[in-house]
Amino acid sequence: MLHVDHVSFAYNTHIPVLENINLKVAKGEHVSIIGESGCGKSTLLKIIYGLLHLEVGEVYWNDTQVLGPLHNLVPGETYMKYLSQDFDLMPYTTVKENISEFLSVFEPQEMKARSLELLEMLGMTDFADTKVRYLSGGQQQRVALGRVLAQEPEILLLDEPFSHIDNFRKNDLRRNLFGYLKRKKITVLTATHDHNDMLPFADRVVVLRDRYIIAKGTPKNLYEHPKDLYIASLFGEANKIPINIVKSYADTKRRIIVYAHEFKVSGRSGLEVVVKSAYYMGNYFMIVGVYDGQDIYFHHHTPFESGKVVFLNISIETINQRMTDTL
Ligand SMILES: Nc1ncnc2c1ncn2[C@@H]1O[C@H](COP(=O)(O)OP(=O)(O)OP(=O)(O)O)[C@@H](O)[C@H]1O
Repeated sequence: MLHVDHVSFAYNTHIPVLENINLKVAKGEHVSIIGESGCGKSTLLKIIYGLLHLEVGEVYWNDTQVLGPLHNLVPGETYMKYLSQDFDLMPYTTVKENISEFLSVFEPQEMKARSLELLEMLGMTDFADTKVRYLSGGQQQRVALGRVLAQEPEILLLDEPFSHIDNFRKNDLRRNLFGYLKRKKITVLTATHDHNDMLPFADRVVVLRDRYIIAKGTPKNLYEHPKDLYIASLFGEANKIPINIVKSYADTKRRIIVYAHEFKVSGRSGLEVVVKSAYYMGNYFMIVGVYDGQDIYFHHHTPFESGKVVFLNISIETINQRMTDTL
């Protein structure tokens, strides 16, 4: 079990970056840390790995305390690996050599089998004998993943692990990698701002905002019951509107979160918006309308002219689902 216990951190004394962070991650569990750029995701991973000195709070892996740079000349612990946004590769050697560097030469059959398994899982078999310096950024990122996995960590910290990988390969790699980590019971913490890294794969999600953890839960629970617009917006375009402007009989001014795809366009009644713009999204249009000076995002299968008045409705199921959520 990883235990982050009452951790607060500042790079310089004036600006706190993380405040009172508490987190427990069980062996084999996959936890995603999400939040907008600059909210402290990478800093938290660096603290867990022992790259930053902690004045306040402690980090434990089972009964072992993770000690920071003042105690460890070479940062990092053997049971833990951290894949940062900069890859630490050997450019003049091949992909296979980069991945095998940490495999035991005393067991050549095992070494060959492990490196083939990793190459295949990462979709890099065809590049096994290519020197790393000739690879694209996305290919290098996959080799970097292979290098950390070859070291068989008990816990793996991934910072935006697919940031350089094209969409064509991303989904395949996500499925392969997270499936592999689950089978091997490797504990994973992934910092990301892409909900596709998290919704299908994470066991739990931790939401960071302005240095605090503001929510924890399963991906399904956070998605279906976002308690504020910040959390909902991590999953896509969302709106916060008073219930009584869509259901005039509702005897409450309470506001609920509505995802853009949850609005239904209607001819006559509902939330009256004036269309501002429409964006082609492939299988739908993202329409931006205005209600009372506030931008409202909704989907429609055809675009609308700017200036057109349309009415939006929300199903009673969605209203009931969100009634108890919003702060
Ligand atoms: N070495 C540093 N010295 C001073 N401030 C830093 C340093 N590294 C990060 N920061 C600041 O700490 C805050 C958190 O940064 P961090 O990189 O942890 O955020 P993040 O959530 O990972 O962002 P991103 O998603 O853009 O990678 C930011 O305000 C950043 O400017």
